[in-house]
Amino acid sequence: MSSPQMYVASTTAPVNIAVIKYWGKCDTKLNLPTNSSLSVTLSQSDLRTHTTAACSPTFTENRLYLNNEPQDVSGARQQACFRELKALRKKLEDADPALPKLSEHNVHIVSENNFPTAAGLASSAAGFAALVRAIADLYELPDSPTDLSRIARQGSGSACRSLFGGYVAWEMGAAADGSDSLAVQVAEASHWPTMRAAILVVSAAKKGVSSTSGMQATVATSELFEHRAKHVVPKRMAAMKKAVLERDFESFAALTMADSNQFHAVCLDTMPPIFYLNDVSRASIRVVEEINRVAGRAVAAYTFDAGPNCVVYYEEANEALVLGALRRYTAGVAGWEAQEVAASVPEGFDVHVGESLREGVGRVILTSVGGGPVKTGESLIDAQGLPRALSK
Ligand SMILES: Nc1ncnc2c1ncn2[C@@H]1O[C@H](COP(=O)(O)OP(=O)(O)OP(=O)(O)O)[C@@H](O)[C@H]1O
Ligand SMILES: C[C@@](O)(CCOP(=O)(O)OP(=O)(O)O)CC(=O)O
Repeated sequence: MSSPQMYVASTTAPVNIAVIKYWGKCDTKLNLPTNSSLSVTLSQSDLRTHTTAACSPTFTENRLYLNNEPQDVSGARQQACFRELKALRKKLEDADPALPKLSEHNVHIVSENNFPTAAGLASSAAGFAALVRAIADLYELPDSPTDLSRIARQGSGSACRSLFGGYVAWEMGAAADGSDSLAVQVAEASHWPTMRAAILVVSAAKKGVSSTSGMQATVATSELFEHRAKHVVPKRMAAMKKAVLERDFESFAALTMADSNQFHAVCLDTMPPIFYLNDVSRASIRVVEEINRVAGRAVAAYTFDAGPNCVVYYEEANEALVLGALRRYTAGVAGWEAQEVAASVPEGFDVHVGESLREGVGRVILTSVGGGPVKTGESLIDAQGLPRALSK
């Protein structure tokens, strides 16, 4: 139970995996990107952040506990989120003196990710989206997810897209103050209900080069990057929106794979080069290419963020072929338990292409496209404003 002076709100928020990648900033303080991007929000039944925000006049500082460990909140990213949300609350309080002065209190955040943090599974996206949504709910802000995306963006660029479900564009904008660099929904998850995603978790370890530092090294040193941002991505954004709206999987797949490959090409074109893909990632690419070859068309699409994990998008109708092939190489790993699909490939499938998958994949996550943040009554904070899990 919360003490009379404590206000509490809780939410869950999803991970998103981009199919047109954000890579590069023109303003590192405001997280303004050098190109627009587009992502797919994954179902919170499988991957989610759960965050509770609380405020009270008894709190002496802003605090954040992630998976029950206290975190440093003095960084510019967390500070920007706290400051901007408090400013919005202050506006409401100025307009309505009857409202409690929550903007004058410090905030405690308790958050749990049900998947590995900082391992290339977009924890910062789900994490900052949940933080912003939970505080916005705590403050009863009337602002839309697009309005809030301007704030989440300052926590982590990709987080702005996790305020929506389905298919989400982050429009880069042109204003120097970032006011038009925001997320908008392209389509709800229900628009394309047959879309699925399989994640081959190659490494759940912390990655070597963070997205934040990697992308700035690319901006500073890669010539290829400039071509990508100026000439390639704008056309791809338009084509990807069309593919999503028309549920055209072949175009969606071609664009997704080309964009992942180009993102990793600009990483390789960075000085010193950045290698996020490893032999296991490359074997996953070959297996997907082989699936598509035997199918005679693109029925599966791979994409990789700043790490070796492979995300494969496919449609439900092709589940037997796509998952059958992936399972053939990874049958013993966690994640297949609930799946009926047989570990088999059709005649003519060159099974040698994926041998390295056998050793390198530690877990599979089978999921689908899902909705945006969801309010929940399940609080992670105890009456003292500390993680409930620690007071048990
Ligand atoms: N639930 C959360 N609440 C608040 N902040 C979080 C949460 N989860 C992660 N973060 C922040 O995000 C950081 C991890 O971000 P990072 O970009 O390194 O990894 P990632 O998002 O898992 O990988 P990628 O962005 O490449 O997919 C954490 O160190 C923490 O600061
Ligand atoms: C490869 C990516 O996943 C990069 C994500 O970068 P972040 O959003 O983690 O970077 P910061 O804005 O510095 O926090 C591509 C994408 O999600 O679009």
